[in-house]
Amino acid sequence: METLARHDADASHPGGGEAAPAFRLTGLHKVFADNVAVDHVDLTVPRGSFFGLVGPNGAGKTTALSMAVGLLRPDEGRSEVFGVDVWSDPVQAKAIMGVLPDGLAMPERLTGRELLTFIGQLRGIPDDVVAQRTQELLDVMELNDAERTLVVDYSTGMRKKLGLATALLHAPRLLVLDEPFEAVDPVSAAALKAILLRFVAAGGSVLLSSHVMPLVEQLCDTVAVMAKGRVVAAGRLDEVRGDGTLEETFVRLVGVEVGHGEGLSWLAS
Ligand SMILES: Nc1ncnc2c1ncn2[C@@H]1O[C@H](COP(=O)(O)OP(=O)(O)OP(=O)(O)O)[C@@H](O)[C@H]1O
Repeated sequence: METLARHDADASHPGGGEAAPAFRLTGLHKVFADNVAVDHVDLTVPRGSFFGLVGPNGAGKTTALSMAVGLLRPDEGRSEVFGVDVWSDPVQAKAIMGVLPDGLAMPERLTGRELLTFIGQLRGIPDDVVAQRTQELLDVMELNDAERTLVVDYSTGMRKKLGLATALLHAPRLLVLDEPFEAVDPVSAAALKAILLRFVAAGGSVLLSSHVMPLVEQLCDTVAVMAKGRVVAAGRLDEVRGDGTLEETFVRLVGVEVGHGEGLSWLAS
């Protein structure tokens, strides 16, 4: 598929410094009122890696990713994508990335095809290229049946797939995906996994967040575990999980307290 063409790590791309990693987050920090959502996070996403960011609800994953891609201004810290500073050079940085944010807002009164065409025009991609890529993406995402349907009438999973299609349209070098598999059915998930693995095999880099540990183990070669705004472990998947599963490591690192429902005596009584 042309959209997933090879993404060589050469200097011909914008910001393509030879040594720069796909992402370098340095001291990212965000406080909401008196709640420290992200606490001086440092994280490096190697180029060509399939990187999984995991953590319990409220750990700060979405906040960290939003700051990393230029959607939320950090109180402190820097985010660089292939050596380009996301906050001082957002146009160049955003040309390199494809982003699927949490709760992506879309123009609701367009069809999927119209939306992709619109996004392609905003990105300055020639019309014929937009038309070809749009058709391929609608085919691969199995959204062709729904191409006459307005986005407002899409299901949650269909919206997720269309969001991923908009992130892929400009053939980015790096994909940043916040919970890309949430609400996606197993058949579509298998198709999405294949697309992402192919993207990485072709030289692209992926940073995704997920709660689904088996999926992260299946796809990712590098992981980071966040808890209470901090990165508590990061590295190659095998190093982080050691002899256990990622889920066991996650529970141990995050220190989940398993409740026994003592406070729910009224339930099923
Ligand atoms: N816009 C906001 N205003 C105030 N507090 C916020 C805002 N966004 C996030 N927070 C708080 O920041 C903390 C981190 O939230 P965040 O959404 O980044 O976590 P998360 O790891 O993505 O969680 P989940 O897995 O549930 O999506 C939480 O305590 C949350 O309540």
